[in-house]
Amino acid sequence: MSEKHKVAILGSGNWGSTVARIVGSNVRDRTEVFDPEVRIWVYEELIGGRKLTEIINSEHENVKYLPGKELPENVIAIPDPETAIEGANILVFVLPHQFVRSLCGKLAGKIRENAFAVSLIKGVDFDEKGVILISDVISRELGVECSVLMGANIANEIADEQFSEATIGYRNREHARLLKHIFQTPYFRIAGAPDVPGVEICGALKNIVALGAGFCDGLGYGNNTKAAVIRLGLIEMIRFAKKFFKDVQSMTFLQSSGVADLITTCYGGRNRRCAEAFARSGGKKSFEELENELLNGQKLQGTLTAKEIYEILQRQNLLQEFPFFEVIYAIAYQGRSVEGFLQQLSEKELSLEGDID
Ligand SMILES: NC(=O)C1=CN([C@@H]2O[C@H](COP(=O)(O)OP(=O)(O)OC[C@H]3O[C@@H](n4cnc5c(N)ncnc54)[C@H](O)[C@@H]3O)[C@@H](O)[C@H]2O)C=CC1
Ligand SMILES: O=C(CO)COP(=O)(O)O
Repeated sequence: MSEKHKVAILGSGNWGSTVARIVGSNVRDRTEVFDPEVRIWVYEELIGGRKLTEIINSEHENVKYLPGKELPENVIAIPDPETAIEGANILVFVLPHQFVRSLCGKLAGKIRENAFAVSLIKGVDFDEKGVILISDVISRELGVECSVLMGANIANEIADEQFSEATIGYRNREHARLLKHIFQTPYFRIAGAPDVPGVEICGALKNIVALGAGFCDGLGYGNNTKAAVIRLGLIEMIRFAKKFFKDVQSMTFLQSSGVADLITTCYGGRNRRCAEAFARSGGKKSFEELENELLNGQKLQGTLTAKEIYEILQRQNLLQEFPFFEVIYAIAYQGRSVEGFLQQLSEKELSLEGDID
């Protein structure tokens, strides 16, 4: 390709801003291949009467979603998504999954020729036939090939440059190679897996399991109990992935995007934190209230994913096979007691695993 690759980032929350630090610095170091300007679409809001885009462009810091961390000066905040992607052929999607369709609606028909995308978004969509991958939403709405990047990646730790790994799920190896160049650093190591559905479904479903881990913490249980909850959740993640995506590879569950992301989220993530607070309140505070109270504008993905997965399973008459996902939904949305969580879960899941009685 004679023209240089140009990257645009769609989304500027906690992870989006962290990724912008990495991508901005990597492309600036390789200007023979990449255009050094990285535009980042920022959902505009006022902070103390000033526009967030203006603050980012003058102070080079996302003071709301990644305070205290400098953004490279070649990362330019843009409030209009269409302007943000002008001339870009590598589109990095990193926004809460509930906003993807409306964003794609604004970008459809405006994409540069031969552009391709990567989704860092952890969530799913669905229709009457079942689950739809967010990468497929992007792909279909915009007519671009879409890889995914998922992993044990709590944003603040990566912004602190602590060692972490991630997995690129890809169909096009050349795209994956370029993506590795824009994301990898000595402290952020990228592996590839030719299994987009496996990588992406793990990234979405582990957020539901993290709610279970948070319930454990809020109910005052210890490490053995939490390990049991994580194991039971992992079984359902694998069962769901294999049921809806026949070609999912078993090895994918051992990638950073599989078991490692599950562990980190169950110990250090926002879903866990809000679920702990929910259980401590005895279910009296709603997740919506807790998200507003605890996350300063950051968004939970697990509760919405629990609802979406529940609706998929209900429509397909599959709830019996997924007691973990069913219980989490019922506690979060139907007022079922959080205290009964473990008992309901172990009885139902054990009968599926083959009880010895
Ligand atoms: N934060 C983390 O540690 C990680 C997050 N992720 C995933 O990355 C995705 C993005 O998450 P974060 O960057 O953490 O975001 P965030 O949860 O920190 O922030 C929410 C973002 O949504 C934006 N927003 C609010 N209302 C909006 C609207 N109506 N339309 C469009 N945008 C709106 C806000 O401006 C903000 O940028 C999620 O799917 C998340 O699961 C993945 C790995 C790590
Ligand atoms: O995906 C994450 C870590 O990989 C972050 O999880 P939370 O959204 O629960 O913070």
